[in-house]
Amino acid sequence: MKTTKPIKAEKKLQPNNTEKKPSIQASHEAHNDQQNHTADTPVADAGSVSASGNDNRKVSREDIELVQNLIERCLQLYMNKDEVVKTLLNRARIDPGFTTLVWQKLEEENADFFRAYYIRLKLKKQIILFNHLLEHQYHLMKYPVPPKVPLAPMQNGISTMPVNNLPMGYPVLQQPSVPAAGQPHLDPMGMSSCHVVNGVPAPGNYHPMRMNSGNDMVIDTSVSDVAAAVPPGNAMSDMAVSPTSVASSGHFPFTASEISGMGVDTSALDAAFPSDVASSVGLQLPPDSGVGNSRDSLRSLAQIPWNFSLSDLTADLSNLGDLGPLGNYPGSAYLPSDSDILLDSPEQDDIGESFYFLAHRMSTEKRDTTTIYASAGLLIERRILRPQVTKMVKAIIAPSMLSSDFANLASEAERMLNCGADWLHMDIMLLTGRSDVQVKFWFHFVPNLTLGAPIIESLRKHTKAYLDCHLMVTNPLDYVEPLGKAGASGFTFHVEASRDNWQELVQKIKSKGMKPGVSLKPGTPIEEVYPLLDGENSVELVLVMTVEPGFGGQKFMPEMMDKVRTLRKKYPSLDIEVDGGLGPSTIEAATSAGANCIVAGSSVFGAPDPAQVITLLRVSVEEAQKRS
Ligand SMILES: O=C(CO)[C@H](O)[C@H](O)COP(=O)(O)O
Repeated sequence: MKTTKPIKAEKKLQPNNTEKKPSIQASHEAHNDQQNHTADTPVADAGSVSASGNDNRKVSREDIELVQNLIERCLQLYMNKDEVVKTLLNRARIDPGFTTLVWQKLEEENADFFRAYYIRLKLKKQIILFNHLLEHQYHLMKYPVPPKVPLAPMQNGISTMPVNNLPMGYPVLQQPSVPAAGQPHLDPMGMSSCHVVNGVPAPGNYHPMRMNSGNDMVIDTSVSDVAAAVPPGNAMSDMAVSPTSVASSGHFPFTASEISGMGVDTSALDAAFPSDVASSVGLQLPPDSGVGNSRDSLRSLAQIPWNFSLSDLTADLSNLGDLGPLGNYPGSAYLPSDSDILLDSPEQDDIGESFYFLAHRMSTEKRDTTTIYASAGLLIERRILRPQVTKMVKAIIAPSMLSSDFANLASEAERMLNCGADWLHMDIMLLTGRSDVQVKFWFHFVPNLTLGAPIIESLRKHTKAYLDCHLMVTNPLDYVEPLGKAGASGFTFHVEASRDNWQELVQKIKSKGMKPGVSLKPGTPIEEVYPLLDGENSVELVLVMTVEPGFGGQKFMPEMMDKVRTLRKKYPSLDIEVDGGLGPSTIEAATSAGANCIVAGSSVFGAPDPAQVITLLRVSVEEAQKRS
């Protein structure tokens, strides 16, 4: 944002002034001053006012409070002092010297908090390093000779060439392909294993695991996809929480006791990881957590309360009598708006923008600081969380094989994958026999018959693709075992057909290594699926039918979008699939309501260029996500 002319905020209050609530008075003055500007005095734009006042203004308690609050926000992101100083300079134009002094004062007043905080920072760094080493080691073992081949184009985790062709240093797959149940991952190098790590099969007994450092998605961009790379359903993925949620829950994803319980030998890390976090900020760590003694430091971490939160940071600097050098800080807390020493930190744009916004509002508006802080804080959290949400719910385009040439299923599947399909949607419509009644009844969930486990099994021999099976049967439980064996990847049953046994069903589906999903017919209210999403044994996908199930080529029902909207609002990271009548003319309605998995049959198979339609559907999901 550009400043036209700095507004003169005459702040008479000195930090040593003992008057109560001086910041509000200063704020009023600044506000009134703004109002007095006339047309011949260009008013600075919304984002630049606070930062531009470097006209011999002395620091006020309000400034201190502002910087303290900004530092607290940074602490929630597990930034170290240098990062905090840079962020505040870069985005709120706070003088580094001033930030440093506030930090020091906070540290003095909150020694216990900072002691625990620095240890967490150190642990964070160790975890990041550990993950890097592990990943490197894995690649060394998996790809001993780096072949000179170009990088394969990625299609949401599905590589179009064998994984052993990937050169060294190939990034971990962004979205892991879920292993098909009972489907051994045959490796062209001769290794066979069902164990899949980061979307690729792990050889032999080697089981790399990932630790989550809690904030790698935001701060350390080099490992920004760590959370996304953890396979769905993996216990680790549950720990891939946002930095803000880490902070607000007050629980670091990996506690010391959890780490020591893993039998991790940290001695190797000691050499590689200097204890620079604490030393860079001048902290005297207790002897058992000093340099070169990570094992001990991890042990000692067990004694540290891990549930500390920012509420432990109790010092209210603006009410402290003795501010020391902070109180006599010469000049303004802010740098001039045209200062050219601003650092570039593009990866933190979102955070920074919010800080800037926060800084501006807190020092210019005539509002209670806490309220402003709280609302601006929300803004920060939303900005940080949003990319994470879009990361979790990727666009998934699943051509419905119901519209394919069944006589050439394997080649049709291949054709769709080559056109950019992420999943293959398999509509399973069967008669279900009931033998628990005297006369054997045959039940029909939909008035059509399609394919069953034997065909899935045959197709599995030709493709590694994710087979998204939609069970339109009256007794889905009967099909878990056979479909699991056949190599289905996802198992989506109908809520109407499983009211009595969905818990058993979900458990069984998971035990067979498939992703459980629930579908509902147009006439079924969305509330019916909530219990399946809220409990412990929850489904991982909801398929909202946008036609009456049974046949392809029907007309899309836009009124179903209310269901999608409601679901998306309630479950931001849920895979929400829509099926029926989706194509270029209807996709917008579905994606703007929040659908991210798109099943499309006739619009894709009937198109002269299916790849173009698939791309169009994908772009629509992505654009809608950007807009939301
Ligand atoms: O589940 C289905 C029918 O029950 C189909 O997957 C669905 O109708 C897709 O076909 P189209 O895109 O042609 O409507």
